[in-house]
Amino acid sequence: MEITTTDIPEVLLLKPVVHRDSRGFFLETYREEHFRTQGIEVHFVQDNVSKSRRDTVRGLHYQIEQQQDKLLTVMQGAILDIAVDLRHASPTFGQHSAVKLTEDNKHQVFIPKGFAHGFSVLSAEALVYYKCSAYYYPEGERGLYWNDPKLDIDWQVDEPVVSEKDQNQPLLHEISKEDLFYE
Ligand SMILES: Cc1cn([C@H]2C[C@H](O)[C@@H](COP(=O)(O)OP(=O)(O)O[C@H]3O[C@@H](C)C(=O)[C@@H](O)[C@H]3O)O2)c(=O)[nH]c1=O
Repeated sequence: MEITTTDIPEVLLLKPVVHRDSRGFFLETYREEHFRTQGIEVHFVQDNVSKSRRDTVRGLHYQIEQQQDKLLTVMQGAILDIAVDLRHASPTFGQHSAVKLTEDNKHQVFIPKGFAHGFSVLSAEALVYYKCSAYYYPEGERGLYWNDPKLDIDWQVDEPVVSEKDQNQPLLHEISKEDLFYE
């Protein structure tokens, strides 16, 4: 397992060892000690799967109160994964990481608490599997408008497919102080 940083030092890119043989391949999608050796204490409690068609943009989402670390794996297709830093005192506040995760490269991304997360779909369909360190908590669910020009994110999609909820999320400067992260 190779672990490197992205444009945001706390958002990690993971490259699992892929064991290939005549049957196909095998890889470990999660191994706790890999995080512990990075000094990260994480305990995942919920796993999610979503399937989306080309040009879908999901996000940007985060939870307050029950904050979530996330570990993403793409099982089929290809996505561009985005994490926006919402930690008020961070030198990279408002900046984002952008990582391509595909069924071919088998890379994963770890997004810690303090980030809004989203992804766009670059293939005909994408099946995304991710682990979360806190349960889904709708009352604490918050969003950031995916296409806020201030974020300057190139989602690499032509005709974005976006949920009604995500079309109505606030711009970064509209987010109240209570809905940002402080540590
Ligand atoms: C996220 C979530 C949704 N749901 C329900 C609520 C709703 O009826 C339906 C679809 O929810 P959404 O439209 O919010 O799904 P989606 O847009 O895929 O939401 C996800 O987006 C990505 C980018 C993330 O980072 C995730 O944490 C999550 O927020 O599923 C759950 O039951 N549990 C969950 O954990």
